[in-house]
Formats: sequence, C-alpha cells, structure tokens
Amino acid sequence: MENRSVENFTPETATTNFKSRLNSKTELKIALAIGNSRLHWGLFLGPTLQETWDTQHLSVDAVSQLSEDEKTEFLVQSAIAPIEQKYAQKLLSLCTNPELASRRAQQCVLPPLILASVVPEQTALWQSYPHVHTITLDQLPMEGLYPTLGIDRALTLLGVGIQLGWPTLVIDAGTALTFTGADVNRRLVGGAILPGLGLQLSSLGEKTAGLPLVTLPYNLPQRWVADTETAIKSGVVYGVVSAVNDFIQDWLRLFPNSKIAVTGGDRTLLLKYLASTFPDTVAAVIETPEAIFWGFRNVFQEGIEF
Ligand SMILES: Nc1ncnc2c1ncn2[C@@H]1O[C@H](COP(=O)(O)OP(=O)(O)O)[C@@H](O)[C@H]1O
Ligand SMILES: CC(C)(COP(=O)(O)O)[C@@H](O)C(=O)NCCC(=O)O
Ligand SMILES: [K+]
Repeated sequence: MENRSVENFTPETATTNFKSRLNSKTELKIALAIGNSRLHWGLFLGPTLQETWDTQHLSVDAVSQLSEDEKTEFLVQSAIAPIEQKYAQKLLSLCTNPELASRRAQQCVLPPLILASVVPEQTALWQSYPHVHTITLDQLPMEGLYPTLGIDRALTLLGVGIQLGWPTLVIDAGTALTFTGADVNRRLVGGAILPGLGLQLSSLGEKTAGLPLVTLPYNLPQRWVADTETAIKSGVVYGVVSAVNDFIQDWLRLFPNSKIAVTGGDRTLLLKYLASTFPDTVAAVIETPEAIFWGFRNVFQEGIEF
C-alpha cells in the first residue's frame, strides 16, 4: 500500500507528479466527506492522497434556484476550483469542447466525486455532479455495523484500523464527539455519541437567556471560576476531557493493545486539554487528521468501480 501522507508531501514534487500523470485522468478521484459542520475534501491520484481541504456547506436555497445546467456548472466549479488553484492547472481546459461545464463534463473525463455523507440535504445537492458515487456501509469490509451507524464513523474506523492496526478506537472531535471501536476481526464493538465541544458551547449560548456565546479557549481554563464566560469554558472542557479519558481507559481495559486515534476539527484543542489533565492517557493517542481519507483509500483499493 502506498503510504505517503500529506505531511511529507512537497508542493513541487506533487505538482510535477500531478501534471505528468494528468493524462491518465481516470486515476484522479475527489473524495468528499460531508459532516454536519463542513465539507471535507481529499484529492486522490491513484491510491495516493495528494491534498485535503475543508469548505462550507453549500446553500440549499441558493442551489435550488439554479437551472439543472447551472447547478452542474456550480457543483463542478465548487469541486475542482480549489484543485485548479493549487496546481495551477486547468482540468476542464483539457476537454475538447469549451462550452458549458455540464456539456464539457459529459464529453471529457471529470474526476469522479466519491461521497460519504451524514447530511442527507447536502448529499442530495451533489447528485447533480456529473459523475458521483455515494459510499454505503455495506461496501465496507467490516463486521457488525448497525444500519444507522454514520458512514463517517465507519469509514474513519476502517481507515485507522487498516493504517495503524486493529483493535482500534477512533475519537472524532467534530460537530458531535464520537467514540467508535472495533476488535481485531474488524468487528464493531460499539461506541458513543455526545455533543462536540463547539456544539456544547453554541447550545448553551443559543438555548439559554443568560449565557453568552463563547469560543473554545486556547489553553486549559481554570476549573473553579467566578465569571460566567470562564465557567462555561470550564464546564465544557473539564466535562469533555473527563469523558474522553474515561472512555479511553475503559476501552484499554477491554483492548489493552488497541490503537487510539483522534480526528475532527477540534482534535488539536482536545489533545491539548487532555495533555494538561491526563498526560498518561494522551501519550497513547495518535492524531490522525486524514483518517477518513484512509478509509476512502481502502474503498478505492477494494476494487469497487467508480
Ligand atoms: N475553520 C473552521 N470552520 C469551522 N469549524 C472549525 C474550523 N476549524 C476548527 N473548527 C472546529 O471544528 C468543529 C467541527 O469539526 P469538523 O470535523 O469540521 O465537523 P464535521 O465533520 O462534523 O463537519 C467545530 O466545532 C469547530 O470548533
Ligand atoms: C454521529 C454523527 C452525527 C457525527 O457526525 P459529525 O459530527 O461527524 O458531523 C454522524 O456520524 C451520524 O449522524 N451518525 C448516525 C448515528 C450513529 O452513528 O449511530
Ligand atoms: K466528522
């Protein structure tokens, strides 16, 4: 398996590599993981993850006002503009007929878009992309997945298990904070879901009359405090680190040799808080920002045609 991470990837070599292989365009794939806060993108050239980036959700209202052709044009541009910008390479200019992107897209090889989404409204919008495929749980080589399990959780677990080894526990510090674990037979043992750090703060700010919206502190806050803002930060941060520590310790009692990975938009802050509160626990945790794309890579390697 190709094991090249984005950390040791240099733009120069990647650009050369990318451009020189652009002729075999069928090797290009765009992976899109749709979370509840953001769109997470990964560009694959064959089995190699070249780049990842995040963008906002599309506006359902704005897209629904477009004609079918405009919608296709908009989706194609949304997907490929960041790639063209990064590599200073016009993907669609390789096509013969410079008309509407929707027409061009039918006549040339546009990178297929492979979706893994937990947000049905956003998934629906992307169905107007000319070459789109949605990953489903039944395509993943894992045991014991339950039908309503989030595809993001399953794909990330698969990716980490394959990349780092089984048993595996994944902590996803995203919109929701999830724990998802599997044993050495790639069988889901189970997990848990709680509101993520950002969601805990926003729900307190939005659902109470007296509490302000606050942001996550850069460092561990004081625990016992005499002002409202820091009291919220303290409650959320100490509550989350205690929960995370407790789930990890319990998991390690069940699977002492397990790998433990943390991913998601709040992973760095979570790790920082944990390092200050439970240093022994954090020593066992591996930061894996691209974990979900490791899962995509495995699906691509399983030989499913897109
Ligand atoms: N640029 C950013 N935009 C939005 N959220 C961000 C950003 N950087 C970090 N975050 C944090 O990431 C969290 C969401 O995590 P993410 O993994 O993007 O969620 P999801 O996969 O559910 O869309 C938010 O709670 C927020 O605190
Ligand atoms: C738990 C989730 C909301 C996490 O979503 P995220 O925070 O990554 O946007 C998502 O995986 C989901 O909708 N899951 C379905 C329920 C389950 O996994 O059991
Ligand atoms: K996520």
